[in-house]
Amino acid sequence: MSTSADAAQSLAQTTKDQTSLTTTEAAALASNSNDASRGQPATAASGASELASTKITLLKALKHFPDFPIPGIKFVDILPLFQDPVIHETLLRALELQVLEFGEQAKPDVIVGLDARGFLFGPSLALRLGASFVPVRKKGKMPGPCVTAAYEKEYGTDYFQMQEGAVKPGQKVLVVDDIIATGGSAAAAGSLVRQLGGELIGYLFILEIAALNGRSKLGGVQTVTLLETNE
Ligand SMILES: O=P(O)(O)OC[C@H]1O[C@H](OP(=O)(O)OP(=O)(O)O)[C@H](O)[C@@H]1O
Ligand SMILES: Nc1ncnc2[nH]cnc12
Repeated sequence: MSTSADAAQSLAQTTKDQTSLTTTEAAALASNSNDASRGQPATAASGASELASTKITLLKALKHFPDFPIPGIKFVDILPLFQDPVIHETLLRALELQVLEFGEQAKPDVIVGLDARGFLFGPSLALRLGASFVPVRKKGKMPGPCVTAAYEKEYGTDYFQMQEGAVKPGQKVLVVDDIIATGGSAAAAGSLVRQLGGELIGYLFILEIAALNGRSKLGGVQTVTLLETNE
C-alpha cells in the first residue's frame, strides 16, 4: 500500500511536465483529496488525476479575446476563475501552496497586489497567509504622499503608485498579479516596494505569457507562475 509521501512523490513526478506544483504541494493536494473523500486515503493515481485536472480546470476556465484592447493583442481573461466558487477556492489553495513552498524563511509579511486584477485574489491570499495586503494603484487614485514608478506594458505606458509607509522598512514583500506579459507592471511594482524599504522576496502570478519573456525584467527575483500559455 502506498504512503502519503509515496503518493505525493508519484504525483509530483507524474505531473512534472504539466504543472509547477512540487512534491510538498502535491502532498497537500493529496491531503485535500483525503478530506474530499471523507478519510479515504488518496491513491497515487487518483491524486495525480486530481492535480492534473486542477490545472486543466483552471486553464479551461480562461477565456481568450483576440484584438482586445487593441488590434494584435490576444487578451487572456482570468475573470471566469472567480465566477465559480469551486474554481475560485481551487485557485486560492493552489496559490497558497505555491507561497508555502517558498519556505519559512521566505514567509511574506506583506502581499502587494497590482491594480486592478491583483486585487481579486491578493487580499484573500494575504488572509490565508496571515500577511498584510497593500495595493499598488494606477497614478492619482490614492490620497496622501505616494511613491511613483513609470512603466511600459504590452499596450502602452502607465504609472503605478504606493502610499508612503504602506510597507515598513525590512518587511518581506511578495508581489502578486494575475498575468505577467512583458513584465513592465511587475518590475515597476518591485521598484516601488524597494523605494519604501521593503525586501522584495518574490513574484507570484496566475498566468505567464511565456513568449513575452517578462521574467527577464524582474532582475532574478524568485518568480512563480501557476499556469503558462505560449500564445
Ligand atoms: O506584464 P505586463 O506587460 O506589464 O502586463 C501585465 C499587466 O497587464 C494587465 O493589467 P492592465 O495594465 O491591463 O490593467 P487592469 O488590471 O487595470 O486591466 C495585467 O492585469 C497585469 O497587471
Ligand atoms: N494578453 C494579455 N491578456 C490579458 N491581460 C494582459 N495584460 C498584458 N497583456 C495581457
